[in-house]
Amino acid sequence: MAQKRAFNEGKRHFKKNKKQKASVVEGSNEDVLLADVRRLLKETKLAGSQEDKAELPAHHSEIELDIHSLSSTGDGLAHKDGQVYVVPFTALGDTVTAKVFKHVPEESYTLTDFLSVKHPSPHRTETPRCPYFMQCSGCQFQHLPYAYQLEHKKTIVEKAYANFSNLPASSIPAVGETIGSPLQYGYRTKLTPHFDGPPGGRRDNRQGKKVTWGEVPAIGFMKKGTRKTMDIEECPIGTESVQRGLRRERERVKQNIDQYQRGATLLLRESTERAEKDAQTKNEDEDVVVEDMGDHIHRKTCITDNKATSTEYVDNFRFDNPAGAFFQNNNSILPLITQYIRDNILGPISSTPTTTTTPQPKIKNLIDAYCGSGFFTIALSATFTHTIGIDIAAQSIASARHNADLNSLPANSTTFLAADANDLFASIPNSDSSSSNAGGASFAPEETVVVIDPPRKGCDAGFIRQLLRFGPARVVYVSCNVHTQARDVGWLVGDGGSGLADEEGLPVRGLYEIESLRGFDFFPMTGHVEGVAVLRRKGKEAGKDPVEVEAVAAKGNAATPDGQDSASGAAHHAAAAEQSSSTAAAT
Ligand SMILES: C[S@@+](CC[C@H](N)C(=O)[O-])C[C@H]1O[C@@H](n2cnc3c(N)ncnc32)[C@H](O)[C@@H]1O
Repeated sequence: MAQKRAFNEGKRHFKKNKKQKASVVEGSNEDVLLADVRRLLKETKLAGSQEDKAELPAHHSEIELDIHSLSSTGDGLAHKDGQVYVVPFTALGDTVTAKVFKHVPEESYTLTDFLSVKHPSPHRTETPRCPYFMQCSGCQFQHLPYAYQLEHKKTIVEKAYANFSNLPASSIPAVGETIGSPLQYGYRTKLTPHFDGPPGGRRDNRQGKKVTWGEVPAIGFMKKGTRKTMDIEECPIGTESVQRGLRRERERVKQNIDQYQRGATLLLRESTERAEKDAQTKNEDEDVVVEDMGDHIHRKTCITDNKATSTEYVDNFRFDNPAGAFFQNNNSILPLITQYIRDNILGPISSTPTTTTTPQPKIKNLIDAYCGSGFFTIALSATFTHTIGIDIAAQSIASARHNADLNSLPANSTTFLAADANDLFASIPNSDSSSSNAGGASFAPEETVVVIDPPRKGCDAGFIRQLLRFGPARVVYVSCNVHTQARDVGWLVGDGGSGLADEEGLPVRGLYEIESLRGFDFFPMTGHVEGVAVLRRKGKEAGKDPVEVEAVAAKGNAATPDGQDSASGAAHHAAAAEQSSSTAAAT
């Protein structure tokens, strides 16, 4: 049975012993690593009393280790004398030399620096393209073949749901193959290198003195396992225009370092201008990267002013944003995820045999919670009659409205709200009544899909309670942190034992089943994966009281979930595709 866990405001409180007082942020690297360490200790029966264990190697000593597995953090794990060792930049089957830098005795693991490979793993086949690989903290997997990276990311999703969802294995479907990124290098449209202030700079600042720079500081990213900035001249996961921007910005900072009073973070954001083919001139500025797109060209530049407008094209949709604002960082994979959502929402709704021929309502409406500047709302708009996006950041909502206008999406079918997602459903009319907030549209739950794409910490309990109360037919949960996603999905799916309580403290029962689960590789060469969970509402009719639905299900009468059959889904999809291309033509 699933273990009970109280909703704990993002902190996971581990069983404490004398030495351990701290709590760990849920879904953080440390939390995820701990789950893997504990699993390895259990699998290899290493867990035991500290007294039974061999003395731990001294700090800074070098030890030889056989890598047993890859953790969901991207680090290799080895075990020796009752202790787990964490070694970055390794592969299963490597024998490596590592240097001890921190013991965590209460959890029986040790963090190390990678030093060298003694016997390489058969998986270690790739030549890293980056000269800083194995020092910079940005990438973990440049030494591994891409297919292997995708396979590993599937295990990250599997373990996230096994360790963090509080669901029984029977509620978790087989995780699908990870969808790869069309670009595996040169994909990142945004990089933010930084440099630190000079030694003594803070004191000088406090005393109102002008700071003095003895030398040009390192400009780049964090060195793995340290708080030091590494000097980085190139970053091959960045797009060509971003890389040129990096070279230019480094030079500019070097020339002007005396004008800085402290360290700074630099913005490098790709921006695209779409132009007619004959607009290409032979003498393009060297900062412009020209891409032939068939019937037109893209002229790509790198923006460094946070407030300037950057433009991105995904499929034929145009998105304008303040360059410093959030937008997805790997445009090459975005058309695949929007297509996946379309296919999964409009495709067959049930894998469960049905006993009734009652036609099920079609999904006509999209609610895009945490919509940012409207990426999912806009890219999926042609598929739905009404779409509504909500984001807490008023500036993002202003961009979203502007982007909807840029793509000729009228305000009576594509609406945006600047509000906390926790208040979303107060603004959504779920009957035939009209609402000014939702552009006069009606969002019947059985005709509605909610797409959720929250920040790394996941959704608030208040949002989940409201979502369950509204009870849309489908939920698509997209997340850059599959661990907090698994927790939230556990609440939406679980039987009341997953720790989510209502306002009166009573356990909340989930309403959904997981239809499909997989990762999308938004971040090749790194240990990160974007999780996509598609949920469908259990029971005969969406919008019914969950207890009633459960009771019906218990009588064996609830085999037909809400939604349409595959034939009408396909027809709707074809119509949507047609509409999509006409919308695209209009932009
Ligand atoms: C991962 S971004 C997703 C943005 C968008 N879906 C996209 O693809 O561009 C998360 C978004 O959640 C928003 N956000 C954070 N907390 C929120 C809250 N409590 N209510 C509504 N939006 C929130 C942030 O402003 C941010 O735009």
